[in-house]
Amino acid sequence: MTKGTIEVHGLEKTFKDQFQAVKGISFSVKKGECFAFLGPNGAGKSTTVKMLTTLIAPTGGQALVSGYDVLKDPGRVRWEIGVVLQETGLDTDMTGRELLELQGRIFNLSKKEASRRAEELLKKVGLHEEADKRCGKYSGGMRRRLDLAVTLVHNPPILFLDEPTTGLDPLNRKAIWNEIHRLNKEEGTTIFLTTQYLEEADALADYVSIINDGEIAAEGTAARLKQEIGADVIHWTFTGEEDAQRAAETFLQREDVPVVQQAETVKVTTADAGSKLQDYISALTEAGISMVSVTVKSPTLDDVFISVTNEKDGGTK
Ligand SMILES: Nc1ncnc2c1ncn2[C@@H]1O[C@H](COP(=O)(O)OP(=O)(O)OP(=O)(O)O)[C@@H](O)[C@H]1O
Repeated sequence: MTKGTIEVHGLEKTFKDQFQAVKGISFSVKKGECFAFLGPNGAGKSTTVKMLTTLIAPTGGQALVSGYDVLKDPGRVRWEIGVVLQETGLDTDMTGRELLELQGRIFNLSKKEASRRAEELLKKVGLHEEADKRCGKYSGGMRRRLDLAVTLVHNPPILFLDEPTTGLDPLNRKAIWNEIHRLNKEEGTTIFLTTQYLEEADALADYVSIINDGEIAAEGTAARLKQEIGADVIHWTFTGEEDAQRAAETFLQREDVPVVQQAETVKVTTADAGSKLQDYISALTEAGISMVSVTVKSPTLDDVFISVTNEKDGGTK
Protein backbone atom coordinates (compact mmCIF):
# COMPACT_ATOMS: atom_id res chain seq x y z
CA MET A 1 0.00 0.00 0.00
CA THR A 2 1.39 3.36 -0.99
CA LYS A 3 -1.40 5.50 0.53
CA GLY A 4 0.04 7.96 3.04
CA THR A 5 3.62 7.59 1.75
CA ILE A 6 5.97 10.01 -0.02
CA GLU A 7 8.75 8.79 -2.34
CA VAL A 8 11.25 11.28 -3.75
CA HIS A 9 13.99 10.30 -6.22
CA GLY A 10 16.58 12.76 -7.51
CA LEU A 11 14.13 15.69 -7.31
CA GLU A 12 15.36 18.94 -8.85
CA LYS A 13 14.11 22.47 -9.31
CA THR A 14 15.88 24.98 -11.51
CA PHE A 15 14.03 28.29 -11.77
CA LYS A 16 13.68 30.31 -14.98
CA ASP A 17 16.65 32.48 -13.98
CA GLN A 18 18.71 29.22 -14.02
CA PHE A 19 19.04 29.21 -10.22
CA GLN A 20 19.00 25.60 -9.00
CA ALA A 21 17.23 25.66 -5.62
CA VAL A 22 16.87 21.87 -5.23
CA LYS A 23 19.72 19.71 -6.52
CA GLY A 24 18.56 16.12 -6.92
CA ILE A 25 17.31 15.13 -3.47
CA SER A 26 15.97 11.68 -2.51
CA PHE A 27 14.10 10.50 0.58
CA SER A 28 11.05 8.50 1.59
CA VAL A 29 8.39 9.06 4.19
CA LYS A 30 6.50 6.07 5.57
CA LYS A 31 2.78 6.01 6.25
CA GLY A 32 1.98 7.47 9.67
CA GLU A 33 5.45 8.95 10.11
CA CYS A 34 6.20 12.51 11.23
CA PHE A 35 9.04 13.64 8.95
CA ALA A 36 10.81 16.93 9.69
CA PHE A 37 12.57 18.77 6.91
CA LEU A 38 15.03 21.20 8.45
CA GLY A 39 17.24 23.82 6.94
CA PRO A 40 18.42 27.40 7.20
CA ASN A 41 16.80 30.27 5.26
CA GLY A 42 16.94 29.73 1.51
CA ALA A 43 17.98 26.05 1.79
CA GLY A 44 15.16 24.82 -0.49
CA LYS A 45 12.50 23.69 2.01
CA SER A 46 9.53 25.66 0.63
CA THR A 47 10.53 24.88 -2.96
CA THR A 48 10.44 21.17 -2.10
CA VAL A 49 7.05 21.47 -0.36
CA LYS A 50 5.64 23.37 -3.35
CA MET A 51 6.78 20.59 -5.71
CA LEU A 52 5.34 17.84 -3.50
CA THR A 53 2.01 19.67 -3.22
CA THR A 54 1.78 20.29 -7.02
CA LEU A 55 2.07 24.08 -6.72
CA ILE A 56 5.20 24.19 -8.89
CA ALA A 57 6.58 21.60 -11.31
CA PRO A 58 9.89 19.81 -10.71
CA THR A 59 12.50 20.20 -13.46
CA GLY A 60 14.06 16.78 -12.80
CA GLY A 61 13.63 13.56 -10.86
CA GLN A 62 10.38 12.12 -9.56
CA ALA A 63 8.07 12.54 -6.58
CA LEU A 64 5.23 10.15 -5.69
CA VAL A 65 2.64 11.15 -3.09
CA SER A 66 0.40 8.28 -1.97
CA GLY A 67 1.78 6.54 -5.07
CA TYR A 68 0.66 9.31 -7.47
CA ASP A 69 3.21 11.19 -9.56
CA VAL A 70 3.08 14.94 -8.84
CA LEU A 71 3.67 15.78 -12.50
CA LYS A 72 1.48 13.15 -14.17
CA ASP A 73 -1.37 12.98 -11.65
CA PRO A 74 -1.56 16.32 -9.80
CA GLY A 75 -5.36 16.12 -9.36
CA ARG A 76 -5.14 12.84 -7.47
CA VAL A 77 -2.22 14.08 -5.38
CA ARG A 78 -4.37 17.03 -4.22
CA TRP A 79 -7.04 14.68 -2.85
CA GLU A 80 -4.40 12.92 -0.76
CA ILE A 81 -2.97 15.99 0.94
CA GLY A 82 -3.72 18.90 3.25
CA VAL A 83 -1.37 21.86 3.03
CA VAL A 84 -0.64 24.66 5.48
CA LEU A 85 1.72 27.10 3.81
CA GLN A 86 3.64 29.95 5.42
CA GLU A 87 1.33 32.63 4.05
CA THR A 88 -2.14 32.09 5.40
CA GLY A 89 -4.83 32.48 2.76
CA LEU A 90 -7.78 33.10 5.06
CA ASP A 91 -10.64 35.22 3.76
CA THR A 92 -11.06 37.86 6.43
CA ASP A 93 -14.77 38.63 5.77
CA MET A 94 -15.96 35.09 6.46
CA THR A 95 -16.43 33.43 9.83
CA GLY A 96 -14.41 30.35 10.74
CA ARG A 97 -17.52 28.19 10.42
CA GLU A 98 -18.44 29.59 6.99
CA LEU A 99 -14.94 29.01 5.72
CA LEU A 100 -14.91 25.39 6.87
CA GLU A 101 -18.36 24.75 5.39
CA LEU A 102 -17.25 26.24 2.08
CA GLN A 103 -14.18 24.03 2.05
CA GLY A 104 -16.42 21.00 2.68
CA ARG A 105 -18.61 21.93 -0.30
CA ILE A 106 -15.48 22.33 -2.48
CA PHE A 107 -14.63 18.73 -1.54
CA ASN A 108 -18.10 17.51 -2.59
CA LEU A 109 -19.68 17.15 0.87
CA SER A 110 -23.45 17.73 1.07
CA LYS A 111 -24.60 20.88 2.92
CA LYS A 112 -25.48 18.82 5.98
CA GLU A 113 -22.21 16.88 5.96
CA ALA A 114 -20.20 20.07 5.45
CA SER A 115 -21.89 21.68 8.46
CA ARG A 116 -21.33 18.59 10.64
CA ARG A 117 -17.68 18.36 9.60
CA ALA A 118 -17.17 22.08 10.29
CA GLU A 119 -18.56 21.69 13.81
CA GLU A 120 -16.40 18.62 14.45
CA LEU A 121 -13.21 20.36 13.29
CA LEU A 122 -13.94 23.59 15.17
CA LYS A 123 -14.09 21.54 18.36
CA LYS A 124 -10.97 19.59 17.48
CA VAL A 125 -8.79 22.67 17.05
CA GLY A 126 -10.42 24.46 20.01
CA LEU A 127 -12.19 27.18 18.02
CA HIS A 128 -15.85 26.32 18.60
CA GLU A 129 -16.38 29.37 20.81
CA GLU A 130 -14.99 31.67 18.11
CA ALA A 131 -16.71 29.84 15.25
CA ASP A 132 -19.05 32.68 14.33
CA LYS A 133 -16.50 35.49 14.52
CA ARG A 134 -15.03 36.89 11.30
CA CYS A 135 -11.54 35.51 10.62
CA GLY A 136 -10.26 39.09 10.43
CA LYS A 137 -10.78 39.29 14.19
CA TYR A 138 -8.78 36.13 14.92
CA SER A 139 -5.35 36.29 16.56
CA GLY A 140 -2.30 34.80 14.77
CA GLY A 141 -2.59 31.56 16.76
CA MET A 142 -6.32 31.23 16.06
CA ARG A 143 -5.74 31.81 12.36
CA ARG A 144 -3.11 29.08 12.31
CA ARG A 145 -5.49 26.66 14.04
CA LEU A 146 -8.26 27.52 11.58
CA ASP A 147 -5.80 27.03 8.73
CA LEU A 148 -5.05 23.57 10.09
CA ALA A 149 -8.78 22.78 10.37
CA VAL A 150 -9.39 23.91 6.76
CA THR A 151 -6.76 21.47 5.49
CA LEU A 152 -8.37 18.59 7.43
CA VAL A 153 -11.87 18.93 5.96
CA HIS A 154 -11.44 16.10 3.42
CA ASN A 155 -9.56 13.88 5.90
CA PRO A 156 -6.29 13.70 3.95
CA PRO A 157 -3.85 10.88 4.77
CA ILE A 158 -0.88 13.28 4.37
CA LEU A 159 -0.46 16.73 5.86
CA PHE A 160 2.18 19.22 4.70
CA LEU A 161 3.01 21.92 7.24
CA ASP A 162 5.42 24.62 6.08
CA GLU A 163 6.86 26.29 9.19
CA PRO A 164 3.54 25.94 11.06
CA THR A 165 4.52 27.82 14.21
CA THR A 166 6.71 30.63 12.87
CA GLY A 167 5.80 33.90 14.58
CA LEU A 168 3.61 32.31 17.27
CA ASP A 169 4.08 32.84 21.01
CA PRO A 170 5.12 29.80 23.10
CA LEU A 171 1.56 29.05 24.25
CA ASN A 172 0.10 29.02 20.74
CA ARG A 173 3.11 27.09 19.48
CA LYS A 174 2.47 24.42 22.10
CA ALA A 175 -1.23 24.23 21.10
CA ILE A 176 -0.28 23.63 17.45
CA TRP A 177 2.34 21.03 18.50
CA ASN A 178 -0.29 19.16 20.51
CA GLU A 179 -2.66 19.12 17.57
CA ILE A 180 0.06 17.92 15.16
CA HIS A 181 1.08 15.22 17.64
CA ARG A 182 -2.53 14.09 18.08
CA LEU A 183 -3.17 13.94 14.32
CA ASN A 184 0.00 11.95 13.83
CA LYS A 185 -0.20 9.52 16.71
CA GLU A 186 -3.96 9.11 17.19
CA GLU A 187 -5.26 9.45 13.64
CA GLY A 188 -2.20 8.06 11.86
CA THR A 189 -1.88 11.07 9.54
CA THR A 190 1.51 11.24 7.79
CA ILE A 191 3.10 14.60 8.58
CA PHE A 192 5.68 16.39 6.43
CA LEU A 193 6.88 19.32 8.50
CA THR A 194 9.36 22.02 7.54
CA THR A 195 10.81 24.07 10.32
CA GLN A 196 13.72 26.20 11.39
CA TYR A 197 13.04 25.35 15.02
CA LEU A 198 15.11 22.36 15.93
CA GLU A 199 13.25 21.80 19.16
CA GLU A 200 10.08 21.48 17.08
CA ALA A 201 11.60 18.63 15.07
CA ASP A 202 13.00 17.10 18.25
CA ALA A 203 9.59 17.18 19.94
CA LEU A 204 7.48 15.91 17.03
CA ALA A 205 9.45 14.05 14.40
CA ASP A 206 10.24 10.35 14.00
CA TYR A 207 12.74 11.14 11.27
CA VAL A 208 14.71 14.27 10.43
CA SER A 209 16.29 15.32 7.16
CA ILE A 210 18.50 18.41 6.99
CA ILE A 211 18.67 20.30 3.69
CA ASN A 212 21.39 22.81 3.04
CA ASP A 213 21.96 24.67 -0.22
CA GLY A 214 19.53 22.42 -2.12
CA GLU A 215 21.11 19.14 -0.98
CA ILE A 216 20.42 16.70 1.85
CA ALA A 217 23.22 17.29 4.36
CA ALA A 218 22.21 14.70 6.98
CA GLU A 219 19.30 12.45 7.87
CA GLY A 220 18.18 10.01 10.54
CA THR A 221 16.23 9.92 13.77
CA ALA A 222 16.88 12.91 16.01
CA ALA A 223 18.61 10.58 18.46
CA ARG A 224 20.88 9.08 15.79
CA LEU A 225 21.83 12.44 14.36
CA LYS A 226 22.80 13.63 17.80
CA GLN A 227 24.81 10.45 18.32
CA GLU A 228 26.44 10.78 14.91
CA ILE A 229 28.06 14.06 15.68
CA GLY A 230 29.72 11.73 18.12
CA ALA A 231 30.35 14.16 20.88
CA ASP A 232 29.40 15.64 24.18
CA VAL A 233 29.51 19.31 24.85
CA ILE A 234 31.36 20.56 27.95
CA HIS A 235 30.09 23.95 29.11
CA TRP A 236 32.53 25.96 31.24
CA THR A 237 31.99 29.25 33.05
CA PHE A 238 34.93 31.35 34.31
CA THR A 239 35.18 34.44 36.49
CA GLY A 240 35.77 36.74 33.52
CA GLU A 241 36.35 36.99 29.79
CA GLU A 242 40.14 37.02 30.14
CA ASP A 243 40.15 33.72 32.04
CA ALA A 244 37.75 32.23 29.51
CA GLN A 245 40.06 33.25 26.65
CA ARG A 246 43.10 31.70 28.36
CA ALA A 247 41.12 28.53 29.11
CA ALA A 248 40.01 28.25 25.47
CA GLU A 249 43.67 28.48 24.38
CA THR A 250 44.65 25.86 26.97
CA PHE A 251 42.00 23.43 25.71
CA LEU A 252 43.03 23.99 22.10
CA GLN A 253 46.68 23.32 22.91
CA ARG A 254 45.76 19.90 24.26
CA GLU A 255 43.60 18.77 21.39
CA ASP A 256 42.20 19.88 18.05
CA VAL A 257 38.54 20.00 19.04
CA PRO A 258 35.84 22.63 18.42
CA VAL A 259 36.14 25.28 21.15
CA VAL A 260 33.75 28.23 21.22
CA GLN A 261 34.39 31.07 23.66
CA GLN A 262 31.74 33.70 24.34
CA ALA A 263 32.21 36.28 27.14
CA GLU A 264 33.04 34.29 30.29
CA THR A 265 31.83 30.93 28.90
CA VAL A 266 33.58 28.26 26.82
CA LYS A 267 31.98 25.31 25.00
CA VAL A 268 34.18 22.32 24.11
CA THR A 269 32.73 19.63 21.81
CA THR A 270 34.54 16.35 22.26
CA ALA A 271 34.00 12.61 22.11
CA ASP A 272 34.23 10.92 25.47
CA ALA A 273 33.89 13.98 27.69
CA GLY A 274 33.91 11.80 30.80
CA SER A 275 37.57 10.79 30.51
CA LYS A 276 38.73 14.15 29.10
CA LEU A 277 37.24 16.23 31.87
CA GLN A 278 39.88 15.34 34.47
CA ASP A 279 42.65 16.11 31.99
CA TYR A 280 41.12 19.54 31.20
CA ILE A 281 40.69 20.37 34.89
CA SER A 282 44.36 19.50 35.59
CA ALA A 283 45.44 21.70 32.68
CA LEU A 284 43.41 24.63 34.04
CA THR A 285 44.88 24.16 37.54
CA GLU A 286 48.40 24.09 36.08
CA ALA A 287 47.70 27.33 34.22
CA GLY A 288 46.28 28.91 37.40
CA ILE A 289 42.80 29.48 35.95
CA SER A 290 39.90 28.97 38.32
CA MET A 291 36.47 28.09 37.02
CA VAL A 292 33.00 28.93 38.32
CA SER A 293 31.13 25.90 36.95
CA VAL A 294 31.34 23.04 34.49
CA THR A 295 28.57 20.83 33.03
CA VAL A 296 28.58 18.11 30.38
CA LYS A 297 25.59 17.94 28.02
CA SER A 298 24.56 15.69 25.15
CA PRO A 299 24.39 17.56 21.87
CA THR A 300 21.07 19.15 20.92
CA LEU A 301 19.68 19.13 17.38
CA ASP A 302 21.00 22.69 17.21
CA ASP A 303 24.53 21.31 17.59
CA VAL A 304 23.81 18.80 14.78
CA PHE A 305 22.46 21.56 12.58
CA ILE A 306 25.49 23.78 13.15
CA SER A 307 27.81 20.83 12.64
CA VAL A 308 26.34 19.70 9.28
CA THR A 309 25.78 23.15 7.82
CA ASN A 310 29.30 24.13 8.94
CA GLU A 311 30.93 21.11 7.30
CA LYS A 312 29.36 22.09 4.02
CA ASP A 313 30.65 25.67 4.32
CA GLY A 314 34.22 24.51 4.88
CA GLY A 315 34.22 23.48 8.51
CA THR A 316 34.81 26.82 10.21
CA LYS A 317 33.95 26.29 13.80
N1 LIG B 1 10.62 31.73 -8.15
C1 LIG B 1 11.92 31.73 -7.85
N2 LIG B 1 12.85 32.12 -8.76
C2 LIG B 1 14.17 32.09 -8.48
N3 LIG B 1 14.69 31.70 -7.28
C3 LIG B 1 13.81 31.31 -6.34
C4 LIG B 1 12.39 31.29 -6.56
N4 LIG B 1 11.79 30.84 -5.43
C5 LIG B 1 12.78 30.58 -4.54
N5 LIG B 1 13.99 30.87 -5.09
C6 LIG B 1 15.30 30.71 -4.44
O1 LIG B 1 15.48 29.34 -4.12
C7 LIG B 1 16.18 29.19 -2.88
C8 LIG B 1 15.39 28.30 -1.96
O2 LIG B 1 14.22 28.99 -1.54
P1 LIG B 1 13.16 28.34 -0.53
O3 LIG B 1 12.04 29.32 -0.38
O4 LIG B 1 12.82 26.98 -1.00
O5 LIG B 1 14.02 28.25 0.80
P2 LIG B 1 13.54 27.84 2.26
O6 LIG B 1 14.47 26.78 2.71
O7 LIG B 1 12.10 27.55 2.28
O8 LIG B 1 13.85 29.16 3.09
P3 LIG B 1 12.98 29.93 4.22
O9 LIG B 1 13.25 29.20 5.49
O10 LIG B 1 13.59 31.29 4.21
O11 LIG B 1 11.55 29.92 3.82
C9 LIG B 1 16.41 30.60 -2.36
O12 LIG B 1 17.72 30.99 -2.69
C10 LIG B 1 15.39 31.43 -3.09
O13 LIG B 1 15.84 32.76 -3.26
